[in-house]
Amino acid sequence: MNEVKVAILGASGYTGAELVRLLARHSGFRIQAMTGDRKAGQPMASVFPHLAGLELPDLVAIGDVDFGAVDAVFCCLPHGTTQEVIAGLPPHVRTVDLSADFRLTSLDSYATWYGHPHKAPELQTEAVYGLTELKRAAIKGARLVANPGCYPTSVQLPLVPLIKAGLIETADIVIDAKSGTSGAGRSAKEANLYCEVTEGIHAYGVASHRHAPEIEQELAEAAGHPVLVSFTPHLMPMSRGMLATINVRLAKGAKAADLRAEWTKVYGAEFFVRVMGEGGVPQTRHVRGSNFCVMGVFDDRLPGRAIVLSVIDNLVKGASGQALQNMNLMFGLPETQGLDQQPLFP
Ligand SMILES: NC(=O)C1=CN([C@@H]2O[C@H](COP(=O)(O)OP(=O)(O)OC[C@H]3O[C@@H](n4cnc5c(N)ncnc54)[C@H](OP(=O)(O)O)[C@@H]3O)[C@@H](O)[C@H]2O)C=CC1
Ligand SMILES: CC(=O)N[C@@H](CCC(=O)OP(=O)(O)O)C(=O)O
Repeated sequence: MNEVKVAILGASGYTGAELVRLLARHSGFRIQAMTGDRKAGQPMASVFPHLAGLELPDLVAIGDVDFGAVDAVFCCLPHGTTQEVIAGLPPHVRTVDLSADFRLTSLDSYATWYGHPHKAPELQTEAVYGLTELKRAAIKGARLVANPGCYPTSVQLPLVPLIKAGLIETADIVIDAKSGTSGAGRSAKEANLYCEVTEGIHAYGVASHRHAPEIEQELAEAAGHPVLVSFTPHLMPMSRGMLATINVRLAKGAKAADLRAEWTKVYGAEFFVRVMGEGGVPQTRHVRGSNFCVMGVFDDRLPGRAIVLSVIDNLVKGASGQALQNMNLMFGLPETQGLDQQPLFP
């Protein structure tokens, strides 16, 4: 098969740069164009010196990309700026959008959580939610994949199989999640300054984070009825990594061992999902720089409850790695291509 020609929109941001790093060892895709906004006109190596030595096109503005010459687009733009850009692409181009713009299937819900009406509603109906392990068949044939958010990925991978199997109650799901600061992107924001983040930890978006409806949408699909969750994200003084600690009420008679057995049944053949044995505590450093999701579960001391733990790297399985996994699927390439490296430890 010929190389698939791709454009990376927003290549001067964290997820765009992470895609370039992953694609550097991928023989199936060729980077044809890369865009920046403030950084348009610059060589990639001057924006990201860690990527020096790679043969890459210089960053250009989106308006200067010849989309007729590309087969696929990774869209790494801020949410809210993506809909009109993707709507303007020629019909032959297949896209994985890393932003939140096409994730919510309800346009009303989108308008409520993102503060404006959807700008490409016809495309929203076409978009496929791209949690690879759980939506593989639909992703293969999709023209537009909405890559899941990092928090939703870390929560849905462990919970969806448990809900489908009726092993946990859907009325009482409490999620405490923690993210590295790269989750907030590279552009300067006061809240992400070193002094605001280092030597401390804080919750944000308490009872109001826009990933709650995304999590609920997919859990509801698994349950077959509406689901509400309690979701509290936290910002951690680390550059990358994400831990979700999820407290659940077990279905009558179920034990942590049953949850673990269900994961093993569902994910046993999955390359990127690892289930820890009894007593195993997933840590962010078990997945750093990799596309893995590692999960574990404990019986709580409170009767009838369990504590589910799940870790991913927010920039890899939570963003660029899963985007590449999806693009591999869409173009009939091995799903693990470019993604089979082990985590960086410590
Ligand atoms: N970081 C993460 O862990 C995750 C991020 N995401 C999502 O992926 C997307 C990208 O995130 P991330 O890489 O972290 O973001 P960054 O802020 O690091 O990068 C944003 C990119 O978009 C460009 N850009 C910004 N505004 C515009 C505009 N108006 N028009 C054209 N280009 C623009 C920037 O260009 P320049 O810098 O040159 O101005 C940069 O290349 C976001 O939607 C984010 O929510 C999803 C999951 C996880
Ligand atoms: C630490 C941090 O700020 N994280 C981001 C989530 C990153 C992500 O997945 O964002 P999208 O839904 O936009 O893709 C946040 O809380 O908004």
